[in-house]
Amino acid sequence: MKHVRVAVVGAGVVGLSTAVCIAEALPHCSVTLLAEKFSPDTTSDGAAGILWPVTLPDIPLERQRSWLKDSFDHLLAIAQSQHSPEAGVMLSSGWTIFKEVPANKKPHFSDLVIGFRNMTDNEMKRFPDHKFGHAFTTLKCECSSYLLWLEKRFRKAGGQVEKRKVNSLQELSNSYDIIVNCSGLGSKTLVGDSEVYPVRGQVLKVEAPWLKHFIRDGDGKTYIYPGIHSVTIGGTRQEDDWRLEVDKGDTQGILERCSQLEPSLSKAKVLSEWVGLRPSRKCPRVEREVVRLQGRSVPVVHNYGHGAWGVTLAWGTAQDALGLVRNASMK
Ligand SMILES: Cc1cc2nc3c(=O)[nH]c(=O)nc-3n(C[C@H](O)[C@H](O)[C@H](O)COP(=O)(O)OP(=O)(O)OC[C@H]3O[C@@H](n4cnc5c(N)ncnc54)[C@H](O)[C@@H]3O)c2cc1C
Ligand SMILES: O=C([O-])CC(=O)C(=O)O
Repeated sequence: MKHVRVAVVGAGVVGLSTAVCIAEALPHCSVTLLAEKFSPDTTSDGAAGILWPVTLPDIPLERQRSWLKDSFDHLLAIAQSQHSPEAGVMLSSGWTIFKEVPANKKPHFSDLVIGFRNMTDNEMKRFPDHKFGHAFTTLKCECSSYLLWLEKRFRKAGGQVEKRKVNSLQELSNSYDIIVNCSGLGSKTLVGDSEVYPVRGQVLKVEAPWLKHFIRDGDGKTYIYPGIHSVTIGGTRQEDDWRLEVDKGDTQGILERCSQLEPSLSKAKVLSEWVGLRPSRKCPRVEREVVRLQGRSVPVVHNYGHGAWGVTLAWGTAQDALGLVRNASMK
């Protein structure tokens, strides 16, 4: 089989997952990961890191369920292995609570997470402003640990890493046969996708080792996710807001809303505050196109636009991207 040179652009959770999948599954490909920023400076580093069983608009249900299932199985295998502490992947149990009873009390993902059930009236008593809830077990990543672990796994599979900004895909066309675009929000300029936009999110890490269960309001604005070293509390969802500075008003709002759900948080020490820009799009773009670069037709596999769900979907969409690269590399 002919040797194929693959460039993966982007070293967030999506790029690293995709690079690992290709490097491990396609021995006839040499894979180079190119990125302007690596851990700890990517959006993925600051994510709360929960695998959230999201429902996406416009992606066929079967396809999004397979993204969720692949990601869940992958992270579960790590959580149940000796790699769990180094990779920073753990099981996480808790509750999603809703102010209004949802139309569908048994969502499509109820068989994908562990132990899904509706909350009992007794459990709901501590949340007097909420009418209904789900209880289940999912997975959570300490993202910086997980990214470093993925990078190590990628290098072990023979992958090369290069820190550089790619200003145009033209720059890569002489050195690579296939380009995989995992540049997140960078796709707005790198491939001129005007559908990509930032959704600003602010979170705090607090010291509250007595908290062991996650709590998330169904509106997505308030959440509490206990992790290995700290508890992540949030959040905000501010569309088209490019500010990367911490907003003290947001910090105050997060502390107030989270303490309403979990009063003991008023006793927790704030360890850090962080802002990230979710690489949002109506739905993630996972597809192949052929682009004319310096007179050559180069396959470009896109895998970006995961918005609030990059940790959740990265391994699943990486499997799809792997399939697209495999096909392109056989031609
Ligand atoms: C506050 C907050 C909380 C979150 N919590 C969760 C959560 O609990 N669960 C969940 O699933 N998701 C969560 N997310 C969403 C998650 O962070 C994103 O979906 C995810 O990080 C996207 O990953 P990515 O690899 O596509 O992008 P990024 O992590 O942004 O990585 C993009 C990479 O591309 C590189 N790049 C871009 N342009 C270029 C270029 N021109 N040349 C070279 N390199 C380039 C960058 O340098 C970087 O390496 C959260 C987000 C925020 C903001
Ligand atoms: O919504 C959540 O629970 C966490 C998350 O993914 C985000 O803030 O983007």
